[in-house]
Amino acid sequence: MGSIKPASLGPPSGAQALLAGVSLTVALLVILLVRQLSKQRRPPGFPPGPSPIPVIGNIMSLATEPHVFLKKQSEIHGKIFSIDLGGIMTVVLNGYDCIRECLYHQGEVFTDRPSLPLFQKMTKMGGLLNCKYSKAWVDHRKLACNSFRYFSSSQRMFEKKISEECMFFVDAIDEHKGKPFNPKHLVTNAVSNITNLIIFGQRFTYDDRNFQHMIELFSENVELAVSGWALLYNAFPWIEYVPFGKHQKLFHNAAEVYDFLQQAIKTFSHGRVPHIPRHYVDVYLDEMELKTKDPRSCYSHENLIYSVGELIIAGTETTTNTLRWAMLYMALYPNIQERVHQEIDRVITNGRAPTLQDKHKMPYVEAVLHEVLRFCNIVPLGIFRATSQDAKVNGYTIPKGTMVITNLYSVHFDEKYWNDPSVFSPQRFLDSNGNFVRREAFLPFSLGRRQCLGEQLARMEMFLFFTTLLQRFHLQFPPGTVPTVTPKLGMTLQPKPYSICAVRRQQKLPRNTVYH
Ligand code: HEM
Repeated sequence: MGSIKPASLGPPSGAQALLAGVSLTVALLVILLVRQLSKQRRPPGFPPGPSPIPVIGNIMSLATEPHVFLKKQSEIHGKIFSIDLGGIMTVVLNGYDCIRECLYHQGEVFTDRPSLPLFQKMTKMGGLLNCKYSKAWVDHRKLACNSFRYFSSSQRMFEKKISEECMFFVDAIDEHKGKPFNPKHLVTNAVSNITNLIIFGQRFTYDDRNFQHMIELFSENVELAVSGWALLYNAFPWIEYVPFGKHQKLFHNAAEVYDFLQQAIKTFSHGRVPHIPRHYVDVYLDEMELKTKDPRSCYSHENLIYSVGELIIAGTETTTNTLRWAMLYMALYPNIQERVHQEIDRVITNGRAPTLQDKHKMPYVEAVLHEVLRFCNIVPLGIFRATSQDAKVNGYTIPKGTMVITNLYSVHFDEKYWNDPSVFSPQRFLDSNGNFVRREAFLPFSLGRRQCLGEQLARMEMFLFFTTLLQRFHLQFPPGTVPTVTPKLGMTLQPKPYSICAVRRQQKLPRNTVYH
C-alpha cells in the first residue's frame, strides 16, 4: 500500500508559493508605508507648511526653481515653515531677519550639516564642507582657513599670481579675435587655477584634458546633487540598487573625480620636506603626521581627498558662475558696461594691469559685482544645514538633527530691504555721491560659523578678473542674438551656455603688461 503524505507537510505547490510570496511582499509594503507615513508627520510645535503628497512629500514641487517656490510658500506659511522631502521633515528659513536670527544669533544651534544618505555615500560626513559639526570640522576648517590666509592674502606675491592668470585668461580670449565663443571653459579653468595654486602650488594649462574632464564631472555633480533623483535617494537610499537614474551618474562621477584627486595629491606632494609646506596638501600632510599618535585625530588620506575636492569645487563653481553672469549682464546692459569702462580708464591709466589697490577707487565696479551676486543668487539655497540641538524660533520648536534650508535668494529679494528687487541695478550699492555703500541684507556668502571660508579670495578674484577683462574688451552678443537669463538649476545657479564676442577696445595697451 502506497503511503499518502498529508498535503500540509509536502512541498508547497507553485500557486501556494506564489500566494505566500505575494502576501509577504504586501505585508512588507504595508509596514514600509506605515513607517514612511509616520515619518511624514510634523512633530508637535514644528513650523507649518504645504501639504505633502503621501510617500514623496513635496519633492516634486522643487523640480523647477525651488528657491522661487520656497519664497512663494513663505508668503503663505510665514518666514519659517517646513516641507517634507519624502519623510525628511525640513525647515526652510526665509528673509533676512529670520536667517540672521538663526545663523547669527543662534549660530551654535544651526551649524551642523544633515546626515543625508548622499553626503554619507560621497564623503562619509568627513572632509570639510559636508562634515558634521564636530572637532573634525573645527580642525579641518581651521587648517583650511590658515592655509588660505598663509598662501594667499598674507603673501603679496599671490596677487601677482592672480594677475598672471588674468593675463593668460585675456590672452586666451584674444585668440577668438572678437568672434563668438562660449566663455564657460576658459573662465572655469582660469578661476580654478587660483584655488589650485593654493592647494597644489600649481596651475593647470587651459588644454589639460584630464583636468578639464575632472572639473566637468565635478560641475555636473553640483547640478545632480539637488536633482529629483538625488532627493529621492536621500529619502529612499535603497534606490542605490536601481541600476538607472541620475544618482548612478553622480556616484560614477564622484568615483572618477576621487581617483584623479588621489593621483594629483600623490604627484604634488612628491618631494615634500616636512614643516616647509609649499601648499595646502603639504600643510595637511604635516598636520596628519604630527597627530599620528593622537587617537582623536581626524586627519586622514581619505579626509584629505574629500577636503581637496570640496575646496576645488566650492572655489571654482561659485566664482566662475559669478563672472559668467557678470559678462552676460555687461553685454545685456551696454550703458552699465560703458560706465565700467569709464571708471577703469579713469583709475587704471597707462595700460598697467589692475591691482587690488585700485579696488577702493572703483565704487562702480564694486557696485556691479555686488549687484551680480545679489541678483544672480549663485548659491540660492546655501548649503543644507541641520540643528545641532533643540531650537526655538518664532515660537516654533525644531528638534535636534532637523535639516534646515537657508533660502538666500529670499534675502536678496526681500522687499523689506530692497526696492524693486527684480530689477538689475548696480546703483542700489551707491550713495548720492557715487560712493560704494554696504547693504545689510546681502548674504551671498551666507552667515555664521559655516559661512563661506573663501569669501576674501573670491572677492580678490572677481575684482581682478573682471577689471582685467573689461579693461581690454568690449563685450557684446553675436548680432541678432540675446541669450536667456533663465538660470540652469543646481546647487549653484549658472547661466545657460551662451556665446559672446569680446572685441578689443581701442585703448592703447602695451603688449607686455607691466606688473606693480
Ligand atoms: C562668489 C564666490 C562664492 C560664493 C557666492 C560662495 C558661497 C558660499 C555659500 C553660500 C556657502 C554656504 C555656507 C553655509 O553653510 O551657510 C559657502 C560655503 C563654503 N565655501 Fe564658498 N562661495 C564662494 C567662493 C568660495 C571660494 C573661492 C572658496 C574656496 C576656495 C569657497 C569655499 C567654501 C567652503 C569650503 C565652504 C564650506 C564651509 C564650511 O562648511 O565650513 N567658497 N560658500
